Amino acid sequence: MNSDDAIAAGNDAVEIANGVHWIGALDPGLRHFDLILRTSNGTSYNAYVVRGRDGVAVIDTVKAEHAESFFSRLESVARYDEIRVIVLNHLEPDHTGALPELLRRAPQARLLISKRAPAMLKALLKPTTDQLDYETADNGDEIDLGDRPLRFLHTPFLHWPDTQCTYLADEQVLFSGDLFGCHYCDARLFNDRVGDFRFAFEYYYAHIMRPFKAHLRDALRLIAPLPLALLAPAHGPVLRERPRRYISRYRELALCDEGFEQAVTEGNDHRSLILFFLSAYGSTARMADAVRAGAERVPGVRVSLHDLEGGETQPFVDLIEQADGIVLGSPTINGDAVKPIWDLLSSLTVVDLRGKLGAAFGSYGWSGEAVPMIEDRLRGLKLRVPVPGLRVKLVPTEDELTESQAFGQRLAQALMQGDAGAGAGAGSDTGTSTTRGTDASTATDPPSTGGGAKRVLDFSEL
Ligand SMILES: Cc1cc2nc3c(=O)[nH]c(=O)nc-3n(C[C@H](O)[C@H](O)[C@H](O)COP(=O)(O)O)c2cc1C
Repeated sequence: MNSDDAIAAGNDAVEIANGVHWIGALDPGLRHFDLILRTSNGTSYNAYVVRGRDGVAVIDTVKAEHAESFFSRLESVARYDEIRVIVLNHLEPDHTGALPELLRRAPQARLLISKRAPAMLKALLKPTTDQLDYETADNGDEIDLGDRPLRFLHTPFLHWPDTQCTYLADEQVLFSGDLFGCHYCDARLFNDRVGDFRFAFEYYYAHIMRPFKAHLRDALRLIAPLPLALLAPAHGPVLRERPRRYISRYRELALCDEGFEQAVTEGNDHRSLILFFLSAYGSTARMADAVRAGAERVPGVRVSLHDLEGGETQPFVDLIEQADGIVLGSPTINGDAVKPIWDLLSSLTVVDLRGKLGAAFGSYGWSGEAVPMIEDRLRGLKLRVPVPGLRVKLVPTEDELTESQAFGQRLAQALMQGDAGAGAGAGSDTGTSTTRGTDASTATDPPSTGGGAKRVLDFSEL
């Protein structure tokens, strides 16, 4: 079908560039994605076919439930025995659901994944596949369809560790995986024809790309020099009108706080410490005032105090991303910290908090679980917790308020002494629960297998 025709009816492929077809699937009824995202007008799973002199490449597949549309569209532009290579830019099941069946129908096809993808491929496909041949691509590697090479860009963590982009130089098309994608279902397919999807684009960035800003900046550096006529992401509209606009927007979003952070840390003008608290009977509130007063004694520290009662926590996420330290005050209620504290902490998973200072304090009646629970969570979020939390039984005395001030002062001193930059805190953490998972930004790449290296996944190892 010609790109100027609507695609809602039927299961035809849509030509998006010379010899390049969209063969994805539309999912207008989807209302939630990956548990965390609202998809108020559904989504699309974009997959593509590139035809060359010696055969075709299939780039990505679709979610298993939508395999039928994918295969119909694929069959409208290619025979299975023409498929030379299946490229997976990202292994998440919404892009690999149809893979086992595609491999069954096109057994001669080479499977090409990024150099970080093999372990993940194995773990994803082990229930259905005993053994699987694959090849890995490193940054800059190419495969050739006879007359048109496909080049691979290593772009890990956008949005899983396995992710890569694929570039078709002759048509200047970047198959970008989740990068530049969004959950916006519109059968008109192209960005100059669909409805206004700016909200969906920003929302997708905020939840999927934002946690990996450092990786995003690396990816944008790889993409910047490429001549570009079209961005073909794995979800949402195909971006053919002014594609660079979307790259510029990502650059703005990925760099927006970098300058701010540099100004704070390089200029050593000040360090920012943000206090949040809740208090039912005023005891934790009195402690919070004292902690603030103590912290303000330390030159170079700018302190702000926020009561979380009754409001949303979401607006504080940007503030915390740019801060050097956060301190949370909560009474213990029914053996726990109070819900707004947990709401705030859970909303922080979209930002990189490594190395920031964290601390907790609060009043309690008899068991006092809130403070250690908050500290554990702060460590889990990879903040450093250099000063043990402060608990006061019920109403604070003058001495206890003095101790609260001293606590604030110690925190501010730790902020000035410690490096608030990424990764600074690991060595200075005095806490006991310091078990840390593999870190997205510090995880090292496995040794490269080199371009096109052949590997066989042997699932019997499991
Ligand atoms: C509904 C309720 C449940 C509570 N549960 C606990 C608890 O499980 N453990 C504890 O140590 N204190 C508990 N307390 C006592 C409070 O932590 C204590 O009153 C504290 O001083 C309140 O601090 P605030 O004035 O900052 O709200 C509870 C208080 C209330 C009102």
